[in-house]
Amino acid sequence: MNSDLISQAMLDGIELRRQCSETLTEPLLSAASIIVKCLQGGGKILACGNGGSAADAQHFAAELVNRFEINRRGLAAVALTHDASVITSIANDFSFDQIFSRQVEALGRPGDLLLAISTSGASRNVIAAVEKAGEIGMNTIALTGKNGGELGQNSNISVHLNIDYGSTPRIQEMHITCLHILCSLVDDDLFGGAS
Ligand SMILES: O=C(CO)[C@@H](O)[C@H](O)[C@H](O)[C@H](O)COP(=O)(O)O
Ligand SMILES: [Zn+2]
Repeated sequence: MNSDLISQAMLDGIELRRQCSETLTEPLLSAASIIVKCLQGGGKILACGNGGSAADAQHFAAELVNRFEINRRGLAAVALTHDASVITSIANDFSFDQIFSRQVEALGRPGDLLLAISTSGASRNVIAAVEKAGEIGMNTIALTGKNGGELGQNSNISVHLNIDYGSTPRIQEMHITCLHILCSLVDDDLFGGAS
């Protein structure tokens, strides 16, 4: 077993966190502000992504619907990643590229917010969801990595949180850190206490 892999993952993570602490403050504040506005206006958050990012979408929705660090009323959020019947029927009858966009079409309303997560910024189903959200009049927050990919260029994106780094797992670790920070900021703004 190569123990260098352990120290490398830890140290790379520390260095990436240090870089992000310098670059992500403004986009994190903007993203939190859009989330708060959406929720205060009676809107909801729809979250999507593939693989580890699907887990991140669900993790974030659970923290809003149930709780993060304080007990408060539930906040409206739905992950588009967990209904096997919905996802398999859309993929089977239409295409895998439409598994999120079809759900955005069905559930999204003007004033709602899409959280689109892709480490490569290249996932067609996530890009299609952002396009559909734009058609409906929803804002989108994008979490990407690497150079942001095609997703990062999409004109429907209101706030872009990019982790400018090559390794997918390290990007995902920063994404979940960003999502936890967003939960803190939202709870603090809406309920006056992040801890
Ligand atoms: O968790 C990991 C790798 O750390 C994988 O499951 C990863 O999420 C999957 O390969 C995804 O399909 C990648 O999609 P994306 O982040 O490029 O949109
Ligand atoms: Zn992963």
